[in-house]
Amino acid sequence: MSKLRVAVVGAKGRIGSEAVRAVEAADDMELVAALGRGDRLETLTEAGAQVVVELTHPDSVMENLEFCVRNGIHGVVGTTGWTEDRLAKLTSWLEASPGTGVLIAPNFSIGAVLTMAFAQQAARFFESVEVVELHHPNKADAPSGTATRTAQLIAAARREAGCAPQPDATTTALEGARGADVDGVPVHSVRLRGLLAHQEVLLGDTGETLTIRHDSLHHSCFMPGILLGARRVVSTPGLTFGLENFLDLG
Ligand SMILES: NC(=O)C1=CN([C@@H]2O[C@H](COP(=O)(O)OP(=O)(O)OC[C@H]3O[C@@H](n4cnc5c(N)ncnc54)[C@H](O)[C@@H]3O)[C@@H](O)[C@H]2O)C=CC1
Ligand SMILES: O=C(O)C1=N[C@H](C(=O)O)C[C@H](O)C1
Repeated sequence: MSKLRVAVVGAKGRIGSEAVRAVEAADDMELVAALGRGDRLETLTEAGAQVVVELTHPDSVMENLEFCVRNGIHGVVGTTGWTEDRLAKLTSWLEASPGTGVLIAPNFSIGAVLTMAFAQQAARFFESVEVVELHHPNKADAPSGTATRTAQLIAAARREAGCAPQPDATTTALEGARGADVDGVPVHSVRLRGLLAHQEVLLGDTGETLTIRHDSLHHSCFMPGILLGARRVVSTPGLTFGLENFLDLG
């Protein structure tokens, strides 16, 4: 069977360099290109890439994806910074390129995907819920894509269950003290040397609290998700948001 022709864009970065190694080590894949900042996107078509793994920067991802989708190259995207406007633009490009698929995964690690699923499940049973994400200080965006997605899923579950707004008697606060408001869920961002990517979902009700915590300790934790995404996206046209769509979580 022929190997899947995969390229990595952002190949010299923290996660990109790990992805290059993972693709090279996969028996069913061939690394056909590894692009860094300033490299020509045409290299991707010239190399015959079927899938591009996009791990760059929120300022770069749209241009890279527009090129890929226009050329019928599937995308596996870990880069963060997704807004409704950006998603709408990507969807319109995909509509003009039938058969092309893009997976956007706010987090490729199975533990983080499960954290989101558990938080979504627990959200309606507790009066209060807040998210704390902790990352290395080189991270460009805050809150993290994972925390934003987690808060959105929590908010959707609470809306569906008819939960009341969270109690919060704060009337005086230093700006930022209560975190960012993502769909009514406070999200707090810590940037600390020594950390990689970590998240806690804190849930509380009368007389009890529940903490769901996940720690990414090495970039290798994202690799099985990236490889799975590359294998699945080639037969999944259109936009898929979240690796959970490619996992049988039950
Ligand atoms: N979804 C997930 O599971 C994960 C997502 N990420 C996200 O991936 C992105 C990259 O993260 P890191 O590797 O930590 O950042 P990084 O700064 O270490 O690496 C990014 C690399 O992309 C390059 N780059 C920027 N623009 C480019 C362009 N137009 N073409 C080619 N290369 C370009 C940079 O020069 C750099 O080498 C971030 O948005 C981060 O949040 C990171 C880890 C896991
Ligand atoms: O920048 C990172 O490092 C990470 N980014 C992603 C995010 O914003 O959620 C995934 C993971 O947290 C690592």
